[in-house]
Amino acid sequence: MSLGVSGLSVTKAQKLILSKVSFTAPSGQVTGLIGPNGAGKSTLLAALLGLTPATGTAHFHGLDLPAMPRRDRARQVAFVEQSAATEERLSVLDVVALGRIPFEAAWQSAPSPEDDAILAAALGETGMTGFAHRRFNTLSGGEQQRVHVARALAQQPRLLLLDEPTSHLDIRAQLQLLALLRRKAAEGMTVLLALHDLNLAVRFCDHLVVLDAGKLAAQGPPSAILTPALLEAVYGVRARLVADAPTGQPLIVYDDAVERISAQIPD
Ligand SMILES: Nc1ncnc2c1ncn2[C@@H]1O[C@H](COP(=O)(O)OP(=O)(O)OP(=O)(O)O)[C@@H](O)[C@H]1O
Repeated sequence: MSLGVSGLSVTKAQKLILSKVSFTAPSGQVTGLIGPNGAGKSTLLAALLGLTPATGTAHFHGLDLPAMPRRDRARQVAFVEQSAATEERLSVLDVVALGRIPFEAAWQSAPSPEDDAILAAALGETGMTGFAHRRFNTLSGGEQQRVHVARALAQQPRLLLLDEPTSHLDIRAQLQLLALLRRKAAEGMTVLLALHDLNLAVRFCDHLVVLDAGKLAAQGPPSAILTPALLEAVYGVRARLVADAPTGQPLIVYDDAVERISAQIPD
């Protein structure tokens, strides 16, 4: 069962931010949501979660996601926000334990042994075990980002949405996170993440959804859709998708001369 989005539109301050966007994020795959700054990626993720008013539909496993009661939706979908405010005095373990709240019984005051095992696994998968008892607000930006991923994993979602989860991560941590998302997808989780780095997108995503100025520009397997014409039309850069000679790995090569890019910078 995939995530199916149909005719999704969002208007803010009388401006059409998303215009009839329709796409599919296949089940058990990693789908990358790409597009330039302001294309509408964060707005789209918020609309899927009912966090911003929208028209159109978003169905997952037959569930009308935006319309679901919040607690019910949180048992299906976890969201890693671009920058999430978190209570300053919480420990890392407390923050990750927030992921179990949708599953707690009303009378439950502490995590169950099963919850403890889930929290330990989420910390382990994100490399944050050694930070469990640190105060969250003493962590670096990249460490905080990994804790937010751990909280989302503790939710054991069937659908995982992430908004630029690699933005604060060093290159090794970026590769580790994307490898982790691939493992989760292989286990059956449907993953949709907004990304800027096209090289990470082509290497780790099975499927891409390209937004441009609030509209769907393309969707499909990276190698099929990331043509020079699309990259020029959407990003205004000259770029090609090539296969790295020794490994065959897909790579985006940017051909623009520095002079041409400089000439495009607005005054
Ligand atoms: N409250 C608002 N009023 C008017 N315009 C808004 C409002 N909120 C967002 N926008 C505009 O909607 C557009 C889409 O924003 P959004 O944050 O979804 O883009 P994005 O693709 O996630 O961008 P980025 O890659 O820079 O994070 C932007 O042009 C933004 O300025």
